[in-house]
Amino acid sequence: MSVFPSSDSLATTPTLAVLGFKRQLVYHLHFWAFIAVAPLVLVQWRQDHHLLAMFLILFCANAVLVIGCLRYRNTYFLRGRLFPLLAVISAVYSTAINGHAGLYWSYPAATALFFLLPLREAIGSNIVFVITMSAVSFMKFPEPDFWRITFSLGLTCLFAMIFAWLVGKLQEELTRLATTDPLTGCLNRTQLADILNSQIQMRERYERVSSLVLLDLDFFKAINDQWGHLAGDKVLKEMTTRIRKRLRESDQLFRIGGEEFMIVLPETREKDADTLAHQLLTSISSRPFLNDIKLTASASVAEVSQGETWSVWLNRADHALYEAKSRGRNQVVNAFRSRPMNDQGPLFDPAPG
Ligand SMILES: Nc1nc2c(ncn2[C@@H]2O[C@H](COP(=O)(O)OP(=O)(O)OP(=O)(O)O)[C@@H](O)[C@H]2O)c(=O)[nH]1
Repeated sequence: MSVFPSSDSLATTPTLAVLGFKRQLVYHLHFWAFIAVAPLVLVQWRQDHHLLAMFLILFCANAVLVIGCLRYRNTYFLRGRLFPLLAVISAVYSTAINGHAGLYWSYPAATALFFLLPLREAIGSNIVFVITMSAVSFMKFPEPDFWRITFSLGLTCLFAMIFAWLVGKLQEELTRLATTDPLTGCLNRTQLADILNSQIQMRERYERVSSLVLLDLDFFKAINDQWGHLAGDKVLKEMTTRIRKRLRESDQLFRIGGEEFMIVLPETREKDADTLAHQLLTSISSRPFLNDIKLTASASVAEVSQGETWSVWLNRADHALYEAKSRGRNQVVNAFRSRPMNDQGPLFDPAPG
């Protein structure tokens, strides 16, 4: 059963799904660690191990805070750094004063580091942890035990590291598959709202203006009909390559429909976006695709206006693209800025781009 039903089981984007997975992991680790460690506070206190009991109380208090913040405020208390730190200190100290009874706790502690910390940090912390545990076991146990402890703990860390690394890679790969179009490698619609929203925030907070370009191939159906669907696919790939050649690294290219593309241009005014759109149309129409197929495209340009939502922004661009098609295709139309509700002025720049 999900701990955060509203945000996790109904995640609408891969990014939200990954965040939900991480929150569930952190929540369960802290919850079950609390259940396991809380009784030990009493045991250690009764055995007059007051310092260790204090560490364990801190550990439990941190677990309660993390669980509470995650559940009720949706924040990550101290980014989970205290759990590994206290777990490691408690395990080392407990081994030093309790011998084997403390040593057993070092194995779950070492594993937890890989689930709570970024991989590099977890590797670094575990190296320090294994070395410290080895030093303590060297002083505390006979030599054969020292070797057994060092190797078994090292192996546990290695297995946990491999697992965490592979889960991270799998996560990246699944996110990539879920957010990109397999034919062209462009972003698909899943990230569209997030990326447009981030540009809107840049406009609202820092007055940094972004623009978007919509680009749609003209009469693409005829290409499929005449040359076949496979050739159509190759045209779409080549088209993507041609577009990419003209983009900056920070620009983002989406395929939002069969033969419709969207380019988000951060920190770009409408004038510059318009120049780019014209260059793109030229690069499409000036050279045949697959050596034989002549094509043109229509495009629209829209600079983000103050106070508008991403869907209004995109809608303006969409209307302008429709206008470019109805004016005869192979041209760029600039969408006018958002108007106040009672303004009945035109949606498009009356002069074709
Ligand atoms: N080869 C190929 N064709 C696709 C793909 N996705 C959509 N299409 C085709 O793209 C064509 C789009 O046709 P329309 O929407 O009529 O647009 P159009 O023919 O380009 O006409 P205008 O946009 O009005 O200029 C359809 O024939 C779709 O089958 C794809 O992934 N590969």
